[in-house]
Amino acid sequence: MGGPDGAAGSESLEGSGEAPKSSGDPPRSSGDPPRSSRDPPALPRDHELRGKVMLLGDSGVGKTCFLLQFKDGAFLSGTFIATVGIDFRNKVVAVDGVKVKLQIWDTAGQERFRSVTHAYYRDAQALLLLYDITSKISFDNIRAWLTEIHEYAQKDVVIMLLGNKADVSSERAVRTEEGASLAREYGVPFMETSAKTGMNVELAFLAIAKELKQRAEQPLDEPHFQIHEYIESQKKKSSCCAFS
Ligand SMILES: Nc1nc2c(ncn2[C@@H]2O[C@H](COP(=O)(O)OP(=O)(O)OP(=O)(O)O)[C@@H](O)[C@H]2O)c(=O)[nH]1
Repeated sequence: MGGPDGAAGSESLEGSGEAPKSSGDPPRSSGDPPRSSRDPPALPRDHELRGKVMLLGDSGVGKTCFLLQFKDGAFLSGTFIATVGIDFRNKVVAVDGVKVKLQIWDTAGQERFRSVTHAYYRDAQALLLLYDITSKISFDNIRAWLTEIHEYAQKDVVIMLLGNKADVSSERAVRTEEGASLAREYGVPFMETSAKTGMNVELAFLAIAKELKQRAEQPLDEPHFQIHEYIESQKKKSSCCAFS
């Protein structure tokens, strides 16, 4: 591993057509030629964009399950095994004919691993910040997570707030409106998700991929993809009949 101590890694390139690489070094877009705000907007159709996404939030909110649901369409129920350090998976998604390779870093939520994970924030283009809707404390800690993000991450990082475990509505401790209100306060998109049923899991990553694509091909001074509006129009509400 080329990253800080404590990092593991796994690479599986779905549909990318590339040979797997053994290095866990974060991908950098610096291999691409520098862009000016006057660059032509369109990318060649075989161009592959890369983006580094991190999953953050308290231990037990469901970050590992969220990633595995997206990557493999599977849910790991039963014994909870806390992540040690940091780990990653790759998945390629197609956005309007352009491949966006997301390198998704699953971090340990436990306090003792914070110094390890902080080292990874600066290269991240997007952060998915999770709390557990059945755990008030995981929600109350979101402000502290946002403070850390502002300290360690890039200024223009894409942040999304996710209230996970929306399938367990009988044990709900955080109202949907509380999550939405906190997200409004910080100006970040919000939705409730379930790593168990898959609700809004793909949408979260797809919205990130769309945002990264738009940033790569559109000059900053032109109107671009609105991630808030996209999520609001696409997300499934947790009150929906999807849960039995
Ligand atoms: N019902 C339900 N359970 C979930 C969901 N997501 C995760 N879980 C359960 O919550 C527990 C913790 O999930 P993890 O994904 O390991 O949590 P984590 O955030 O990665 O925890 P750390 O690695 O310690 O940071 C496990 O027992 C999961 O089965 C969900 O959406 N719904």
